[in-house]
Amino acid sequence: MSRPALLPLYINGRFEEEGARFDNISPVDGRLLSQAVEADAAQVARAVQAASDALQGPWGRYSAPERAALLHKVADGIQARFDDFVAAEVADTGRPLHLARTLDLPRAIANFRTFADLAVAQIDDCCETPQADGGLLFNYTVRKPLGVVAVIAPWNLPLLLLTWKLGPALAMGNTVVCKPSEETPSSAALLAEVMDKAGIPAGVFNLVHGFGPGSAGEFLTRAPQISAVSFTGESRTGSAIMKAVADGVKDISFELGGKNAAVVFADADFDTAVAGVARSSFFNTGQVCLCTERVYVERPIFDRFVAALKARAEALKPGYPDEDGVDLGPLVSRQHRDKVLSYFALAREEGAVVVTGGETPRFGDARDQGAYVRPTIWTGLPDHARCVREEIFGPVCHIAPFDDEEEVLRRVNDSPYGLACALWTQRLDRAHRLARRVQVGIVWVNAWYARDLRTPFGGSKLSGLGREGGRHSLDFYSDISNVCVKL
Ligand SMILES: NC(=O)c1ccc[n+]([C@@H]2O[C@H](COP(=O)([O-])OP(=O)(O)OC[C@H]3O[C@@H](n4cnc5c(N)ncnc54)[C@H](O)[C@@H]3O)[C@@H](O)[C@H]2O)c1
Ligand SMILES: O=C/C=C/C=C(\O)C(=O)O
Repeated sequence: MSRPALLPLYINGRFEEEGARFDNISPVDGRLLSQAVEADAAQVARAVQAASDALQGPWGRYSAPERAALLHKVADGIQARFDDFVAAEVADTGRPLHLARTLDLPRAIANFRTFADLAVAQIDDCCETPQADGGLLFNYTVRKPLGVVAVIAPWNLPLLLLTWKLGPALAMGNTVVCKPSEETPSSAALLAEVMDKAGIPAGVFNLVHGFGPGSAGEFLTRAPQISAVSFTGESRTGSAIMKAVADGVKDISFELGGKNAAVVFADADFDTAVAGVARSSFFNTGQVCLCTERVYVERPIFDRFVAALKARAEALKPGYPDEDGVDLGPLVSRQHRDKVLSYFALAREEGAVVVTGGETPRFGDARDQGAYVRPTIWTGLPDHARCVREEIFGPVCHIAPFDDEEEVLRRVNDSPYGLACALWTQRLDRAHRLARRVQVGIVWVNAWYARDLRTPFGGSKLSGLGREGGRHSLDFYSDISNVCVKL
């Protein structure tokens, strides 16, 4: 049997294959796709040291336009290997080909280009301060790189979320050590090849594969030379990372979990709202932090809405990534599927009415060795049910009726999370009024997951710390000083 392809580390401008290996398994049919090198503590330490040294090398003397030109070259390199990256992302996640082609890849390219250009266009503050003695103070802002940034990404949008951090971190002159999720190492390995070919100076971009606790993730967050951690993943992981960096008082930017609500008023455009909630509940098989898992529908249209959403869910086609008309891929792993299935069982125990789904599809072929589940809709649970409060991160939502604005606002805000909310109503006065009172970082009105990379992105409460996007990213990835000159 031929040896599986090996995904190496990339440290100080060199690909490294030495070290323990872990399997990369297809969520479509359970077959072995490749193996990745698991970086040990020494390799992570060398990657961090290389990143630290690179700050003192040529990279430290690059201007913003010179860094931007290099990042555009990286974007060009991704574009040139578009199909390779699509194949890598689809292999690791099992998502439909069209999703990788229309979301993951265009966004990875945009993440580099957008922040390269924003960094060049960035201007900073200055002011004059008249003094009582007739003198004048001139204050101006100086923006320097933070230093070595640890970038830790999740498996649900592997390349999109890795490059969402890499783009601004590099554009602002930092050096990085990246650790993609152990579930989805392939596209990051390709990115290292593109970075290498684009001529990123040795040590500026480093890639280590591995797990979290007791592996590359933890070694990276505990490295003394890192200046900041930009992390996307589960809230409890964010808490663990906070503890790891607390003694060093490192900068952190966290995009964490969610239990997002959609609110559908009776005056909403019904078909648009049904389509929108179906998309926000089942997009990427429900594996997006922004996905809707709680739906509140104004009582007069509740029964009609439930029936319409049920029909939408049952019309979704699970299947192979390259199958015509496929809407749903598998969950990222059988382990994650078992977590989602445990909530399917819990919902029944908590007394849910299963409107549709709640089980795994039977294909009668290799896909039965994959991690598929059916899109699932529940009603009938109380707001305090675990299935209504805990993040499940699968193609599932619970629908409840409501009678008035104040009631639904209270229920939407009654959550330990605060990431996103979608409001469906044609009364824009009501939409603006509610948008200000919903305790989340991102509100969509008659839309969902429509993105402008210049806007602030992030969550409140357990959903995150800080905001990235536009100038928020430039600020996070900068060490900002004020200089005051007496004239
Ligand atoms: N808010 C957002 O923008 C956003 C986006 C995507 C995913 N998420 C959240 O991520 C979760 C799903 O992703 P996941 O399962 O990969 O999350 P996860 O927290 O299990 O892992 C995320 C990354 O952190 C690493 N990691 C785990 N423990 C670590 C530790 N102690 N120290 C350092 N690194 C560690 C993992 O190896 C992985 O690379 C969901 O909760 C989802 O809501 C949030
Ligand atoms: O799963 C979470 C998705 C996060 C998306 C982004 O950070 C983005 O679209 O920039």
